[in-house]
Amino acid sequence: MDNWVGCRCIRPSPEELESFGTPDFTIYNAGQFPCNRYTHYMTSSTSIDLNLARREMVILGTQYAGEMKKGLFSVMHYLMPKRQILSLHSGCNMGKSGDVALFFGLSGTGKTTLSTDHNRYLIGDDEHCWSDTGVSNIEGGCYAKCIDLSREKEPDIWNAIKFGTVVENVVFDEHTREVDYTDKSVTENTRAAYPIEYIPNAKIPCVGPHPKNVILLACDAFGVLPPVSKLNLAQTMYHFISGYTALVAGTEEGVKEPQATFSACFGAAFIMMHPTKYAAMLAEKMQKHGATGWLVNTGWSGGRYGSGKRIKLPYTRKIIDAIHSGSLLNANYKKTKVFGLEIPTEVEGVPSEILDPVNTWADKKAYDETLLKLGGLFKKNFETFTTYKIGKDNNLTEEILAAGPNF
Ligand SMILES: Nc1ncnc2c1ncn2[C@@H]1O[C@H](COP(=O)(O)OP(=O)(O)O)[C@@H](O)[C@H]1O
Ligand SMILES: C=C(OP(=O)(O)O)C(=O)O
Repeated sequence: MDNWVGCRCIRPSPEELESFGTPDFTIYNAGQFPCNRYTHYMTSSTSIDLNLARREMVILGTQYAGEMKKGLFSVMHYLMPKRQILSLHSGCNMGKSGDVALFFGLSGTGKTTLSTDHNRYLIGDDEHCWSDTGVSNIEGGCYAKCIDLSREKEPDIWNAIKFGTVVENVVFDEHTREVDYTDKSVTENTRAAYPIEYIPNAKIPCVGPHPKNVILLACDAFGVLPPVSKLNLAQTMYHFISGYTALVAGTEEGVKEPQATFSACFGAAFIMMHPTKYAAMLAEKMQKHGATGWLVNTGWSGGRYGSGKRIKLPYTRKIIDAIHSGSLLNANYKKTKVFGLEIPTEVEGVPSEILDPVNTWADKKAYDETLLKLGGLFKKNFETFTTYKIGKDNNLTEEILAAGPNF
């Protein structure tokens, strides 16, 4: 546990430790000890309890190390907006010319994978802040999924797994100590926690200028969202507030089949205020600094889960490259039905026919039905936000609502 925290947190220098003083926050991790689920409001034997006044967190009934960093992430979602700083559940990297990209997304959608890019500087894979001066990482390490990890597809993550990295839930040969990354017998959610400097092109300290691109990642198991769409500001807010993905078996216990899930601001579990507060801050910052929003589907193509296949990682990487380089901004676009998304007709290195999902489905009727089904789920999910007024009048709320599916 101690080593895990050492891998993940920003490590103070020996000089800083000399005058460290009193910690700002204390975590009591008693993960082996279950909480009493007969306590009022307790629905399971696991609890993460926060006391903001005492600056304490107590973890009971779970030995998943990620709870420590995600618990403090909730604290940041309370403290930062009070200082006009936006906390982000996103990965972040920077190109050689200083262009910063944010990668929002729920667990398993590709934040770690796509922010770890050999041609760019890694600022962080999961938790950031966006202030008046730019972006900064909250953490000092990464937490990569290592199920089916391969040296060829993800060389930087592969090479980061060395002495000092904590691998969790993996199965390895006791004699050779070689890990079998294909083994799911403990869980699919196998992990490697390593200090960020284990990635060769990490940007230390992990800070950067204002983002140029804001990429919203969704792993769509329905297979109807396009691999990439350019979003206007209202659409960015709509999809940010919706926080859609399809949970793939992995991080969350008991999830064996993918299912649609909506998590406001791509982090409902962490936000402490109304989602529109974070969305309005994001929109304001994007507008002020001229950032473009994108929706990238890292999920299924050619059919829904079961009949189609997950979009190939090299194609997603090509799409992301075209966003970073700016070439996608100048592509030709067409509008999709139902979601009204602007999709490019060509992306270098990606077969053009996959850019519009309808082309990849053999059964067009099934495609239309699935598209409407997902559109309906988005609409239903958004009902809870329609009554909330942002600003003095209702204009912004209406504009965001109009940016959702229309049928
Ligand atoms: N097209 C794709 N884009 C991104 N990730 C993909 C793709 N296809 C498969 N994957 C896999 O999905 C997982 C994404 O997980 P990860 O990057 O850790 O997500 P997050 O950091 O958002 O939790 C990785 O195991 C990655 O190899
Ligand atoms: C650490 C986590 O984040 P992610 O799965 O996005 O890496 C987590 O969800 O526990």
